[in-house]
Amino acid sequence: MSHPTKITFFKRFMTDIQNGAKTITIRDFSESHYRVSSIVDVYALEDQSYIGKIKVLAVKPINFDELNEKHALQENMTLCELQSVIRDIYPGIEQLFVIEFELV
Ligand SMILES: CC(=O)Nc1cc[nH]c(=O)n1
Repeated sequence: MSHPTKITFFKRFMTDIQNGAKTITIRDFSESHYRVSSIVDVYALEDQSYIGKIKVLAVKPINFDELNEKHALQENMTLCELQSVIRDIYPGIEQLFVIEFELV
């Protein structure tokens, strides 16, 4: 399987990505196939505007109920906010993946 070279984020997350406050994204299986060390183009989901590039540092499986304060900090959210955001985006999905990244 080829590895994706594009990722989309909601516009509401862009400031945190661009200022380095958000350093992970939590995705479902369908969006988990990023290769570690790859450079990925970032677009806004709503209008596909180009935002910049990130480097994928790690991709690790996680269950929803394993999300913790460290993940919340890496998302620049409270744990309660993070759980709510993930439940909204991926309702009923327990198997998730933490994609760690840095801006390049
Ligand atoms: C577009 C989209 O799904 N964006 C997401 C999903 C989960 N986490 C995140 O940071 N961004």
